[in-house]
This record gives sequence, C-alpha cells and structure tokens, in this order.
Amino acid sequence: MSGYIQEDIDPEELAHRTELASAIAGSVRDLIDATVRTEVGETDIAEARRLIAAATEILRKDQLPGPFGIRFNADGTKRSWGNAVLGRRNPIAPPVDIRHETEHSWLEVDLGPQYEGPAGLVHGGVLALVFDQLLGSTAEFQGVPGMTGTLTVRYRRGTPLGPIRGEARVDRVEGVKTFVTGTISVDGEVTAESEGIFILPRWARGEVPEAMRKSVGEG
Ligand SMILES: CCCCCCCC/C=C\CCCCCCCC(=O)SCCNC(=O)CCNC(=O)[C@H](O)C(C)(C)COP(=O)(O)OP(=O)(O)OC[C@H]1O[C@@H](n2cnc3c(N)ncnc32)[C@H](O)[C@@H]1OP(=O)(O)O
Repeated sequence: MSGYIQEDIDPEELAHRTELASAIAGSVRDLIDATVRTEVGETDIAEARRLIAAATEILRKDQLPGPFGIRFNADGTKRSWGNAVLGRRNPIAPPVDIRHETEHSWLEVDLGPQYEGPAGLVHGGVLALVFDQLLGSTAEFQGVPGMTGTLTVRYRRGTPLGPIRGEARVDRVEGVKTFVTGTISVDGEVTAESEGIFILPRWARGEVPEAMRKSVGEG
C-alpha cells in the first residue's frame, strides 16, 4: 500500500532531523495557543499575520508533494511525523508519546485550550482521537495490528483541559479482529472509557511485515 515508505537514514542524521521537526512543530503549537488566547487589537493582528505569512513562505521553499506517510528504517524504527496524535512535525498533534509495557500501553499528555469543547473541558472528538490512536497502537505493539473498524467511547464525566492519562490493553483477539479497551483519567479518576475493534484489512492479511507487527520508536 502506498504511503508506507522504507527510507534508511543514519541514526545521527535522523536524530538531527527529529530535533528540527520537534522544534518547528513546537513553535507552531505555541503560535496556536497564542492565537486561541490572544486579545490584541487590529494592528497587532495585521503585523502577526504578515510575519506568519513570511514564515509560511520559508517553509514552502521545500515541501513534500503530499502527506508525510509512514516511514520505516531497516531496523524497524518508524516515523509518523504527520500523524494527527503522535506526529512529531504536526503542530495539530499534542504530540502524544505512547509507552508500551508487556501487558498494557499508556500515555500522559497535557491538552491545552486548543482542544476545548464544552467550556474548560476537552472536546469529546479529541478524546475519541486520543483513544483511537492509543488503542490502535496497543494492538499494533502486541503484534495484532489493524485499521479501526469500530470505536465506542463512553464519556462518564467531563475531562478538564490539562494533563490526562490514558491506558489500554488488548482484551482479546478473534481471527483478524483485535478488541482493545482503554480509559482516560484525570487525577486518578476515570472520565472516559473506550473499546475499539481493530481489523487487519484484507489487503494486509498474510503479509504484515515484521516491522509493522512489532514497531518501535513511533512519532
Ligand atoms: C502493510 C501492513 C499493514 C497492516 C495494517 C495495519 C494498519 C494499521 C496499523 C497500525 C495502526 C496504528 C494505530 C492506528 C490508529 C489510528 C487508526 C485509524 O485511524 S484507522 C482509520 C479509520 N479506519 C478506517 O479507515 C477503516 C475503514 N474500513 C476498512 O478499511 C474496512 O472496512 C475494514 C478493514 C475495517 C474491514 O474490512 P475488510 O474487508 O478487511 O474485513 P472483512 O473481511 O469484511 O471483515 C473481517 C471481520 O471483521 C468484521 N468487521 C468488518 N468491519 C467491521 C467493523 N467496521 N466493525 C466491526 N467489525 C467489523 C467482519 O464482520 C468480519 O468478522 P468475522 O471474521 O466474520 O467474525
């Protein structure tokens, strides 16, 4: 399938590029937060827009023709820099770091004002986004990857903006379907629960590369 790219970059060069990716995305995240919360007037807005346009022009000097895709090194390390949740170079992504343990996976992330839904609370769609990635990555890490077939979320109480913790584990595997459950909690209290069914698509059956089944170093 297109978009999965084998691309060998030596470790030193990759570390350098990763640093640059994180740096530019971090600057733009800061800009997003500043934009959401700004109270400045017309003159400052006009000046800020002029500077942002100049920065955009610099970045446009050398662009990929399309999305970043998912890139692998021969050692199985993986880069999903455009991913909406994990993407190192995607300012829309919080970005989330998912940690994988033997039995479960977890994440901790600070969701700022750009993820607001109800006043002061995280948007329900953003929580679904985080669950989709957390549960999907958990299935992938356990060697039973799939595309999201069904994702259900039960919102038990509002999730305040700020630090959240997510946890997930594979509940069971039935043929090509992996059932994963997870929670999001704040200060030790569960605010949302989710179950996802991840399905190994027809086109991938019998040919999931080793790098895909046990990938490391995401983001
Ligand atoms: C080179 C190797 C690649 C490996 C592939 C792994 C890829 C992911 C890897 C790593 C991800 C890391 C984390 C990601 C996190 C983010 C994930 C996303 O955002 S994914 C984007 C949103 N989801 C979609 O766009 C799916 C769109 N839908 C489809 O592509 C198909 O409908 C798909 C794959 C879900 C199923 O289609 P069928 O043709 O492959 O499957 P059929 O053979 O018809 O069904 C197999 C079994 O699944 C059930 N099933 C089918 N669709 C279902 C559904 N939607 N929900 C529940 N069950 C379903 C069926 O009843 C059947 O069950 P029975 O074996 O008979 O018991």
